[in-house]
Amino acid sequence: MRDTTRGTVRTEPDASPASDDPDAPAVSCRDVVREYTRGDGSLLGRSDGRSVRALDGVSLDVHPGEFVGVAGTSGSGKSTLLHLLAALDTPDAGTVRVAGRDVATLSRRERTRLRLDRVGVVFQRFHLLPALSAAANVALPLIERGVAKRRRQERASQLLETVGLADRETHRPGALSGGEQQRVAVARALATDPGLVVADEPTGELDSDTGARVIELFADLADDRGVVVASHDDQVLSGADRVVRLRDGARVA
Ligand SMILES: Nc1ncnc2c1ncn2[C@@H]1O[C@H](COP(=O)(O)OP(=O)(O)OP(=O)(O)O)[C@@H](O)[C@H]1O
Repeated sequence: MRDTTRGTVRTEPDASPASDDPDAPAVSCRDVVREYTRGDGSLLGRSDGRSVRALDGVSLDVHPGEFVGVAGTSGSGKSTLLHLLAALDTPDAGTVRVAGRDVATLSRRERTRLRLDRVGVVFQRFHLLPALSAAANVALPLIERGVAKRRRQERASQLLETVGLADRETHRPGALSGGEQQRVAVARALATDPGLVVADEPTGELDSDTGARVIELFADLADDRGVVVASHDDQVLSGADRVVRLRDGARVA
């Protein structure tokens, strides 16, 4: 399964060039702070009695080839950190650089583009579109990127084969098991060949054998890209090259 997903979908000038340094991290965050207003989820940007400091000065680099686990009890800040690493959100203080670019300096549109080009995201509940086949779900990010239909189909087939679902291309998510749906979600996250894959509790809905296979898949993906997986599950974390531990929004390991 190694080395089958890199390389071939760039079809237009890249709006978000990576750092020239081959040793540059896929993602880097420094002294990152993120606060929420309790109840409405909006950004507060100051610390008073009603705010929650979900992250409090977290630093982390993830290099291509690394599989990093993020551990911590419920509410410790794992999802908040992953949203920042995936450029889905911006910090209130500190910096997050994805492929060398400081996400806070980008417009919303540039940030979306950076994410599309550089980051694959996998969620606990798969987030597949129920009316579309597995192959069409995998190809979705390529539509946003303007890739031609035939090329999208080839890429989706190649990726479904990579995740062991070559015979499920035409199935809709409802006709797939949880583990198969999660592998479709992984294939979709790889569609644009991102240098970083971020997954939040990707095995949370799966039985332990299926979860173990999905984690092996993430370990394979980390051959040549950065992979960050948040989980409560020790079995998941034992598959990682190293584990970052959060407690009350701070990094304790
Ligand atoms: N949208 C929001 N609005 C207000 N508070 C939030 C919001 N999202 C997260 N929080 C708070 O920020 C803190 C960190 O939450 P986060 O979801 O990052 O933790 P987590 O470690 O991922 O938890 P879990 O393992 O339960 O998913 C918690 O105290 C949580 O209540």
